[in-house]
Amino acid sequence: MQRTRIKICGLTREEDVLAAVQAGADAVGFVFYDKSPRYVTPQRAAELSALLPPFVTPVGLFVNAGAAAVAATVAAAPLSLLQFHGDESAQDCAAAAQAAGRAFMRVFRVKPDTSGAELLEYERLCRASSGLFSGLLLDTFVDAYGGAGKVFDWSLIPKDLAHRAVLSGGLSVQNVTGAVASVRPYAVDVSSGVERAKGIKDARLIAEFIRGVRAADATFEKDPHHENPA
Ligand SMILES: O=C(O)c1ccccc1N[C@@H]1O[C@H](COP(=O)(O)O)[C@@H](O)[C@H]1O
Repeated sequence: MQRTRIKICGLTREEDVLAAVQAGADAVGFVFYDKSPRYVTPQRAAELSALLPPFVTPVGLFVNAGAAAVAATVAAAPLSLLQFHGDESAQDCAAAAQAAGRAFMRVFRVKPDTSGAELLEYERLCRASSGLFSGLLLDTFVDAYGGAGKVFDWSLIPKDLAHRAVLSGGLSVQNVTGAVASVRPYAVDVSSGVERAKGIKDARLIAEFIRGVRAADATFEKDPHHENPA
């Protein structure tokens, strides 16, 4: 059975953390990029992380932060996983993850002309660069670094990559069931699609989003002959 993992990103308020946990999120994301409307300080992330029960993963999102800043953030906030969402090189990611002593995801921002071969090669290089690499996150290429609510063409993702990738970029209550059904990613990550204003999540949208993922997961259970991506 496929159980697509779900990360709700860009949390800034206690009630949003509790809503994500209550709805069944597997991970929550804290944005340490100070140009984002979802930015939180490490101290604020520590306060919010303290609300998490066991087995809900706090993830720290960084954009071109540098190893020292990442390590200082991890020292102040109990993050289990890092998300590098900028232009960090493979070496930058490896060094920051090493300094922080945490595993990391690295973004690939997909353009209309991105090829499947490019995605597979990028992932291969990430894996080769560090034993702390835990997976590729696919987002849409936009002028800003992320959290933009823009979808990319999911058909660009090779089938043999999808089952271990995190799908993001413009996911919402409206499209997430179709996205999971067609891509069958390891996990999905959403920020703006479950917001009522930037940085302010909506508990109803979070719950509907998670139900939408589970609706797609349930169709896999009923379809044992469908190719198993795992
Ligand atoms: O959420 C942000 O503000 C953000 C800022 C800088 C880089 C990434 C950011 N969020 C990540 O962007 C993707 C897509 O978000 P959306 O669902 O399209 O709004 C997601 O992985 C967020 O974690």
